Amino acid sequence: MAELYNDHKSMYIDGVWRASNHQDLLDVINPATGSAIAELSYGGVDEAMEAVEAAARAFGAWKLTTARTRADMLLEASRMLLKRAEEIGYVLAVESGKRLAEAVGEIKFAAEYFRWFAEEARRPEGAYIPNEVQNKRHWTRAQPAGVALCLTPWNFPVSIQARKLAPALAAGCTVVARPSQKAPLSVIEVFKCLEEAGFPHGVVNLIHGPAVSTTEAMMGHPAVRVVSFTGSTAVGQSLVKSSARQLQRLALELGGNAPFIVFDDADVEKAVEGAMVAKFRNNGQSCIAANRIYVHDSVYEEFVTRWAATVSRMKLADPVTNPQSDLGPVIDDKARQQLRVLADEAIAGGARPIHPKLQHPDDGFYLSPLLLENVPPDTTFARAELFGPMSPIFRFSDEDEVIKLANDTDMGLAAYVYTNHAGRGARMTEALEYGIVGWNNALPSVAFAPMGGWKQSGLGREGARIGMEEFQEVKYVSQEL
Ligand SMILES: NC(=O)C1=CN([C@@H]2O[C@H](COP(=O)(O)OP(=O)(O)OC[C@H]3O[C@@H](n4cnc5c(N)ncnc54)[C@H](O)[C@@H]3O)[C@@H](O)[C@H]2O)C=CC1
Ligand SMILES: O=C(O)[C@H](O)CS(=O)(=O)O
Repeated sequence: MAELYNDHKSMYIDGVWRASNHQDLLDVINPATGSAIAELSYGGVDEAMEAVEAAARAFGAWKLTTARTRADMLLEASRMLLKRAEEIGYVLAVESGKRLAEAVGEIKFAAEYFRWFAEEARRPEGAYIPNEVQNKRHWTRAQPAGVALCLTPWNFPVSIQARKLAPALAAGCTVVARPSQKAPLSVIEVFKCLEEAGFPHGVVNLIHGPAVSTTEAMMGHPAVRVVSFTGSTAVGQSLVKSSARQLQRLALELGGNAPFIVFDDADVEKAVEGAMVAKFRNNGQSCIAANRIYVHDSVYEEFVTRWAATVSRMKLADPVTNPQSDLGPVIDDKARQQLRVLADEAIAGGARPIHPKLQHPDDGFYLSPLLLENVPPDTTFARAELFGPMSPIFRFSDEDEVIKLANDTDMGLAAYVYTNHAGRGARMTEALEYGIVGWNNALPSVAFAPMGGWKQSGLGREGARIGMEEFQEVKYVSQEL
């Protein structure tokens, strides 16, 4: 792997791959082994501002390209990602600890976003407004907002960049992307695909550097009109403050705290299968992961027994050297330690594990999956976004009780409900205060649906037509004949 990045030319600015002016290098670590796999050239504010200036220069011509021109390039980018899915998936798995099959699936999911917005770029938009004065005419249209910042986390680095880059470019914006320093290599490969797809110099730019100083500087530039961020709520809140200077438009996809609810009229076997996906996808490090599990009293024992048996069969191992593994490591030792502390605190308060610990390699950042019952409701374990392979499980006895429990959080990204009763399903999907609800479905994520959160889980939506509107300004034209 290191040989792929030995030239340290990890930044793509104004159509040129280049190393940092500062010669700073940052190790990229494989979470499965704890060892460095590559050195990342790590820039500074100067490179970030060079990228913004390049994007600002390119915007004038890019915004005037035809929808077909933009669509063709987006479609070519999609084709390139699909062609290289195995190769880029391998890079993603090694730098993130994600299971290889999931990593390849993420690259294909990213390709879907480029395909969807290639098609969306060519769809009609705007409105002709019936006039109320004989000699006047009124209509609206959308135009690209300007330079867009695409700032992303480490857990789905490729698909989350894609769901920002694709709509921004389709809308006619130019972009500056800054991925997380914890998983930057796969995003470098995405930009190689964009370069091959023929995006003109300055239209797409990729930087790496200190998050706070580079983002703060870029958001101070008047050409930056949209800031699309995915990450923790705390950082999202800080960006809201930073956006005040230039009054940028914000698209924020932030933290989650998903309830996973199983009713007495659910198919318990399917509910367990769904919980395994919703909990352990990406080793539990997903903003839409099942974070709190609620099971109706009458099926609690059956659910817990099935869950314990299923988890006990899981293989916790290096996801690249053991492609058959069911679970890999968490991103780093800091995350692992934080989760251990929260679990120990809950157990000290009387919580009980419902299945045995799994064996795992000594090196790397492995954490045995953990489902705790009898968790004191006031513990952090019961209330926080855990972002790892662990959850509390609670009993409930009726619908009103579990709706209250499920909604008792400042977050509102995803929620899951398992019931085969149509009326109950309709009532629950209405009552749950979340932007995404999976009904007997643990994997709601698609490119053609609007993904986003209520309350402190964010602002705006990604995917679907609305995903492109985040990067557009509406113009109203009024004509006197
Ligand atoms: N709503 C969604 O779709 C998703 C939300 N997330 C959330 O992200 C968090 C985990 O991802 P992390 O990368 O650890 O989040 P994070 O918020 O620490 O970092 C996200 C990105 O922002 C950068 N960053 C960190 N501090 C910053 C600051 N003060 N100013 C500007 N940029 C800053 C990081 O380098 C990274 O590139 C969880 O809370 C998770 O729920 C993660 C994925 C998807
Ligand atoms: O970071 C995440 O958790 C992703 O947003 C999940 S998904 O939307 O790609 O499924």
